[in-house]
Amino acid sequence: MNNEISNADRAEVLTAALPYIKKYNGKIVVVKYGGNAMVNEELKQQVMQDIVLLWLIGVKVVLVHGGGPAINEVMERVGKKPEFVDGLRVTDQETIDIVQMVLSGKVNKTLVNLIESKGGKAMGISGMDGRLIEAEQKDPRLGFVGNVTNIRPEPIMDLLEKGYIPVVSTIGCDKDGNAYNINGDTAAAYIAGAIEAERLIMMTDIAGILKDKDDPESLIPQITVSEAQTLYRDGVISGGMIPKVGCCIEAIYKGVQKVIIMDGRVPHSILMELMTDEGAGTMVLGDDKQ
Ligand SMILES: Nc1ncnc2c1ncn2[C@@H]1O[C@H](COP(=O)(O)OP(=O)(O)O)[C@@H](O)[C@H]1O
Ligand SMILES: CC(=O)N[C@@H](CCC(=O)OP(=O)(O)O)C(=O)O
Repeated sequence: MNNEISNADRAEVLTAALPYIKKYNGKIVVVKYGGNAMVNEELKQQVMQDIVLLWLIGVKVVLVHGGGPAINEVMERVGKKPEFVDGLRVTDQETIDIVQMVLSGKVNKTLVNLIESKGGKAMGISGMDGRLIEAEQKDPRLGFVGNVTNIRPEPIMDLLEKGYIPVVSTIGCDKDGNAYNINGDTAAAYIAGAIEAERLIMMTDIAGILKDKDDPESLIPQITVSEAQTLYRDGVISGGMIPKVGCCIEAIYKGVQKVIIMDGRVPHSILMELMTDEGAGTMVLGDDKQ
């Protein structure tokens, strides 16, 4: 910590956080942590530390994680070329095995362990555990990529009630027990909706929704669903931001109060969003919440 900060300053900062601590105490906040925001080890540690801090002040944090780059790495190691259609990974039988091993095995357990090592209490589950994420095949051409058909909130609610931070890898299953690869943003939006989260925070590798995606200074701090739809029609929102904003809108339709897209590579962005008036990133909110 900066030595120039006096103890009085520290006390001031803590006092200033009090209204926000009151606001979020006991509330559910779902954090979607994407693989691109995870690549820097030091930042990953900081994100987990922020999550533990929120948990310690009584926020019910649910961590839904991706891990696209880690899946790519293992696929390439075994000589498979990752292939995507509209941002979704073409997932054959061998690939779904890799996706499960990487997301539910490696990434999930690494995050659980990091949270535990920072003093939090975490339990890792996949969408198959307790049939949390029920799914069906999306399109035969994509193989084992799933559409979410239902979320069973009980596994998450039970863990929250027991004081755990649920850490969720986004594998779904159908009624025959087949595993499906679910896009992380989609799963987070459905889960946040089903457990009536106060906030869904999408951590990605860009500041938020930009008026000009090549100009980091053009961040839009707040946007309604219909304004976002207009930006999409005008071509301002493109590429990977299209499904991401689609997921934000889906979450709001499902009852989440506010959704934030933010840069997971900025130190303490979650705390800046939840514990200050200025917030961080872009807040997407329903047309009635302007
Ligand atoms: N208006 C916009 N504002 C911000 N990003 C945009 C916009 N339009 C397109 N993009 C692109 O969307 C990308 C974010 O989507 P993506 O890379 O799929 O995120 P993630 O991997 O975290 O799911 C940005 O890196 C950017 O290139
Ligand atoms: C169907 C599909 O594409 N699933 C994603 C699941 C992981 C994910 O969403 O990871 P990020 O959040 O890091 O992008 C994939 O296989 O990459």
